[in-house]
Amino acid sequence: MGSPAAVPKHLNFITGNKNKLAEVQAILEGVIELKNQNVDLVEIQGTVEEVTLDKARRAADAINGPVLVEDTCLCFKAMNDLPGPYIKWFMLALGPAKLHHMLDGFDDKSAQAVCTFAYCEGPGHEPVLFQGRTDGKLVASRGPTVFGWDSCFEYEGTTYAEMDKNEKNKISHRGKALDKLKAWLASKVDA
Ligand SMILES: O=c1nc[nH]c2c1ncn2[C@H]1C[C@H](O)[C@@H](COP(=O)(O)OP(=O)(O)OP(=O)(O)O)O1
Ligand SMILES: [Mg+2]
Repeated sequence: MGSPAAVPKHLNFITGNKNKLAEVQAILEGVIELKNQNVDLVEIQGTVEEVTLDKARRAADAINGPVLVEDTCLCFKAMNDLPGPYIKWFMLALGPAKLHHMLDGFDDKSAQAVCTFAYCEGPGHEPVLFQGRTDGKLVASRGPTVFGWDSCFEYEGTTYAEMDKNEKNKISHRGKALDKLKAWLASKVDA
């Protein structure tokens, strides 16, 4: 995906979400240095890929340099993958206590968490995408309500919020996406 990019010395992760940042820091510990800037980015409507590519281009333009961005989706099978990239607004409106009511009228509670990272070398460069997906179920909130919909997403009987961080990072949408980013970085170093 995208044009070849040079191997970065560090990654400048542009996000306003402290919980995302903490997970990415933990997962990339010892792999590559992570810096962070909080830039309030406009998020367009579209597919996950369109939203993330646009986010990366805007971030690269905003800081006039290389950036890493990420967009997270929660997709409900019964809703043909909506809310997807719009989950943030449903979370803000309903909160973890009421989110599961979105599927009250449906038997199928299947949900998929999708994480899409984009690395962009700078303004005018085509971003490279790294995506991870984890299948689960939308459930009534269980566990600490610290991070978004963690307490409403059940993976193999346990909600993300009930897992310890290492356990979540091993099987999560974000962990899987960053496995691909790590493989890409390793291939750059070898080349
Ligand atoms: O692992 C996660 N576990 C539970 N909830 C999560 C997770 N990852 C993102 N979330 C929430 C945050 C936001 O309500 C929405 C994604 O929206 P999204 O635009 O990607 O995140 P954001 O606006 O908070 O941060 P950013 O500045 O990186 O865009 O899902
Ligand atoms: Mg956002």
